[in-house]
Amino acid sequence: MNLQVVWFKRDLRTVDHQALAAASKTGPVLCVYVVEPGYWQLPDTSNRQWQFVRESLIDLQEQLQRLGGALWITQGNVVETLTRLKQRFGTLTLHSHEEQGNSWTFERDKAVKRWCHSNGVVWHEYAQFGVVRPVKRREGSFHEHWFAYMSQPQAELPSEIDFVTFDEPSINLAVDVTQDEYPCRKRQSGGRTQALATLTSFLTRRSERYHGSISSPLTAPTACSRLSPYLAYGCISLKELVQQTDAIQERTVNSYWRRSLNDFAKRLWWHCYFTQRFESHCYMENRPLVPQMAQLEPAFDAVKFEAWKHGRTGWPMVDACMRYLHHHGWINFRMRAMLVSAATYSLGLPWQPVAKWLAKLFVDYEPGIHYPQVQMQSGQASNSILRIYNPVMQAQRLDPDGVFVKRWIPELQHVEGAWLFEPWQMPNKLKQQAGWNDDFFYPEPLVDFEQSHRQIKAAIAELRTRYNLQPADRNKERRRQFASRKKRTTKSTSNDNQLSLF
Ligand SMILES: Cc1cc2nc3c(=O)[nH]c(=O)nc-3n(C[C@H](O)[C@H](O)[C@H](O)COP(=O)(O)OP(=O)(O)OC[C@H]3O[C@@H](n4cnc5c(N)ncnc54)[C@H](O)[C@@H]3O)c2cc1C
Repeated sequence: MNLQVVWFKRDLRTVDHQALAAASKTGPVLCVYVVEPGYWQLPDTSNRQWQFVRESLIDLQEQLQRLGGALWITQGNVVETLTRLKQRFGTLTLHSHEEQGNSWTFERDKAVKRWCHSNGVVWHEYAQFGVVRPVKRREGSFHEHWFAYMSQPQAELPSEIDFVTFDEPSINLAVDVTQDEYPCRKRQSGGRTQALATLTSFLTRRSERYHGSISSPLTAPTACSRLSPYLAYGCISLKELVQQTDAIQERTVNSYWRRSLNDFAKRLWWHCYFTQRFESHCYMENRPLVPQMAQLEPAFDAVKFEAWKHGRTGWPMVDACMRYLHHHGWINFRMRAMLVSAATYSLGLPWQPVAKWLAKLFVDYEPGIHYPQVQMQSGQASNSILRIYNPVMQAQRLDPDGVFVKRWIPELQHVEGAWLFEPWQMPNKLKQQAGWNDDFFYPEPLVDFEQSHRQIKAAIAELRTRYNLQPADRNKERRRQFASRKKRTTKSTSNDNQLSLF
């Protein structure tokens, strides 16, 4: 028997699952998930992510049971697991989706490839995003490839699948004894059932307000789709989402709502745009895309890092966002960017530990988006205009009445009016009235915002002049690429330099 092993990774669903569809059309199928302790101990992974995956696996078991199959969940090393399967079943073919993971999973995949090679096992890897590996294989631009991929039909399963079971017992996920150092009380629940409920509420109701409501931390939690963790662990496929969004957009008459759906669809394109960048430059996890930026790498300051990590920088908007993130495992794009800006430009911290810490707190941690974004928001990725966020102005614009800040910083509960934006300026009398004492108070900012920005801007300008690094407007390029989607069937004649970087 040639056993078709479907190795589930960040693709915890049965619908539009290319690997499962191809395997089940070929022969008897064994579905496997390997819980890898080495992965879950990395500085960019966390218990909150594991809990989400655990719930998604329970849901996947139910999906497979409905098809007459089962998911065998084991713990350990993937190569050792495959070795056991080969000893037990003889001939194997391995099927999985491609993964744009961190360096640990990249090395793990290389070990699996070596094992397959030396054991005569064929490993089929299927794309699950509009990303090409290696990029040399791609015909036409990234843009053309993306639209062609997203308009293909979804992977269909045959009506009957010959499922095989393995005699080793599966791990029981219903009982979980893991401890969380940083509990995430309002984490989104994992699993496809939840993914579909979130998708329905977004496309039928919440998406109307997407345009114009995704920047403020007050409105973003309901105006954003909140689909990111479901995409990160593949509870829903990106193709399903793109196709459903397109269908709803076509039926929507309300022009404001259509505009919102168009803004949302752009983000789905960005998902792959950034992931493709990471696929081609996976060293971005550790090294800057603009190599000269390494020369400006600041010394690590443990006191500032700890203050930023736990929401005690003295800038209310930054601290409120960090505390919110601890509690929810999610925050909106603008506030993620502000957190990176505060840590790297304002506090002068190196971007790598900042990236790892945020990755750990994000339930939706997706290396292909995360590292390119952190690099972009800290000036490492391109020579574009520096995006330095002023936390006082962000608070004035996005939380003018201090509702968000007061909710997340109890120390500011009794601070009123404009003092909420700069509480360190309050006279002592007002500090006492706010209930502050030696044990209960809100700290002053660790650095002078204006001064640290003057320094970092001057240092970057000097570096750019020294190496003749020309600014590039990536945003303009991204907008142009997406806006020309209607030309997707015609061959692009435009200058595609930006995307041919991949
Ligand atoms: C420093 C930083 C780190 C980030 N790290 C991650 C991460 O680890 N995982 C992650 O999924 N997103 C990350 N993002 C992108 C973005 O903030 C999140 O995708 C978004 O906030 C998730 O919420 P949502 O699903 O409700 O978003 P929506 O606005 O509803 O967007 C829908 C989907 O589009 C994609 N998307 C949205 N914005 C972007 C973007 N700017 N770039 C690329 N794709 C995008 C995501 O897949 C998202 O789920 C990061 C952004 C920054 C600034």
